[in-house]
Order: sequence, then structure tokens, then C-alpha cells
Amino acid sequence: MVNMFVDGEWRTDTYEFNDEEGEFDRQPTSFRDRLGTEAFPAESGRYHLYISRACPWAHGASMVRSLLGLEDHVSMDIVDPYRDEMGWQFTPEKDDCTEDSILGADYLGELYTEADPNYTGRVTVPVLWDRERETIVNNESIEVMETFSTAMQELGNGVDLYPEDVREEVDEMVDRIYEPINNGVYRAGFAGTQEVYEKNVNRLFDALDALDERLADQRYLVADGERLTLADLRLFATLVRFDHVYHTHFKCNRRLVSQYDHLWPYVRDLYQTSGIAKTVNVDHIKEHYYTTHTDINPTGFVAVGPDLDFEAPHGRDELPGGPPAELAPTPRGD
Ligand SMILES: N[C@@H](CCC(=O)N[C@@H](CS)C(=O)NCC(=O)O)C(=O)O
Repeated sequence: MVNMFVDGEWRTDTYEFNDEEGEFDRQPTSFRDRLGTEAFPAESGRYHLYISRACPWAHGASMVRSLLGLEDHVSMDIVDPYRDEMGWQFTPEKDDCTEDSILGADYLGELYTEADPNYTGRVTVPVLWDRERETIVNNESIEVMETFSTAMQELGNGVDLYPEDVREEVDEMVDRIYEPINNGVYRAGFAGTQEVYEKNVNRLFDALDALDERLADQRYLVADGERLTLADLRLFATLVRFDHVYHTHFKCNRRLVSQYDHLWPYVRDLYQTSGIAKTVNVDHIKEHYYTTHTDINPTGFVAVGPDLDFEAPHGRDELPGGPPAELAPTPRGD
């Protein structure tokens, strides 16, 4: 069972996680406005991003904010990695968590009902909030990533992660990796039957094998491998969590990402790109998954390993292309 709002009322008995075939059923998001429109013009200081450091979807939005140099233009709050029956909450006393600086809310759900008192749906991160209209602009991660990269891009440092000439290619790659990889780990982890689990794990690893091959002689996913784009950030958000949680907690254990010849150096390359390391919080990632999903991990114990060194040399600077000059790697990647 999943907790959600129905007509503005918080319910804990609402819908089944899986469809009748036993597949994990991700609900569509409901706030889908874009920045750069008449209602929501690109403005510094007007918008606010809510994320969880644990969540891969929210991670994409926070990476774009960081890499584009939008931190002074779009403020941000961070929820507690543990999600209880009432949903995501604000616990500023915990490490790398903040208060809700907009409403002073205890739970993120309060923002949803402030935006729509009759809201029906889940309370998910990321959330992009508009201070002026006091509403949610958008809560679909890929749209937040795109809209930062287009409408807000000129407020930032000049980095372009969604260049017009390769936009179509980026979109295709984002779509291509979504089902088997980004959502695939969830489909494996929350599968309702052995068969569905195996199907999704196999599809996931087939897709990872193919990308490992693709990344053997190209540094990034698209643009002849020469430019870092949103597609890389989507893939990174899943890969950086993989060995710590998806491998063990979601039983995606045909291999570890750190056993791949090219995917593993690729993860380290991205991690060491200036602006990314500070968005990664492995403690939040582990705490969230292992303690929140008690249906698949009833003890709530957090797996201890593995010991990964994201800061080890990656050797991928030998390949053509590289990060934009503004994001030259720093020794510790931050
Ligand atoms: N399609 C959404 C999915 C966001 C999402 O599912 N976020 C998860 C955290 S990883 C969440 O907030 N789940 C809370 C819930 O489903 O109740 C997006 O990409 O933004």
C-alpha cells in the first residue's frame, strides 16, 4: 500500500503498489507547468526546489541546479531521508536536512495541499515551488531538469547541459534508459512475482551491458560522446546508488556497477566533475531505502557495504571531449 492524498485528505489505505500483473505501477505526476512561460517567467529568487538527497529523480534536479550555477537564483530545501506514514518530512536537526523555508511546514504534503486543497496523488520529490503564485510549478524531475536548462540557463554560469543541436538525441537517450534502468531498478525491487522480478532484472542488466559497451570508447552518452548532458545525469543518478542500495535492497545483483569496465570509471568521472560530489549523500541514500521500504526490508537494517571510492582516478580524460571549462574537475570533485 502507498500513502497519498485523495481529495486533499491524507490516506494510508489507498492503492496497491503493483498492477494485476505484479508490475510496479508508478503514478503520473500532476503539476506540469514550465518556467519561461507568461505565468512562470524565469526570474532570479522566485523559485524554490524541494529535494530528497536519497531520491534519484530529485538528484537530477539538484545536479542541474548546481552545474548550471543556479544556486543563488533557485533556493533549495532538503527533506529527511526517512519517509514515515505521513510522507516526506522536514527535520532540520538532522545532518544535511533543512527546515521548510517557505511555509515552515512539518511535512512536504502541506505544500501540495497549499497548492491544491483538493489534491489527489502522491507526495513526491522533486517539487519546484513558485513564491509569487504560492503554488507548485512542476513535480516531474525531467521537466524540472529541462526547464532549468532552457528557461533559467542564462541566469547561470554559461554551462549548457541541453544544447539545442543535440536536444533530440538527449531526449531519445533519456527515454531509452528510463524504463529498463532508472525505473527498472524499482520494477525489480517492487515486483509482485518472481517472474516479474526476473524479467526486470534481466532487462536492466541487458541495458547496462549495452551502455558499458557504448561507453568503452566515448566519454558521455550522446553528442558523439563529447559533451556532458542531461542524459548522463539521469544515468548517473541511478548508477551512483546502485551498489549501495539497488544491488542488495532491490536484488539487482547480477553484477555490481563497480565490476563494469567502463560504467564504473564513468561514474567516477561524473562524480569528480565539479559541482556533482556535493549533491551526493550516500548516508541519506542508504538510510532512505533500507529504512523506508519495510515491506521489502522488514528489519530496517541498513546494509554496511560496499566500500566504494568515487574519488579514485578514472582515466577517462583520454577520451575525446570533456566537461565544460566552467566545470573543470577539482581534486576532491567539489
Ligand atoms: N516521476 C517522478 C517520480 C518522483 C518520485 O517517485 N519520487 C519518489 C522518491 S525517489 C517519491 O517522492 N516517492 C514518494 C511516494 O511515492 O509516496 C519524477 O521523476 O519526478
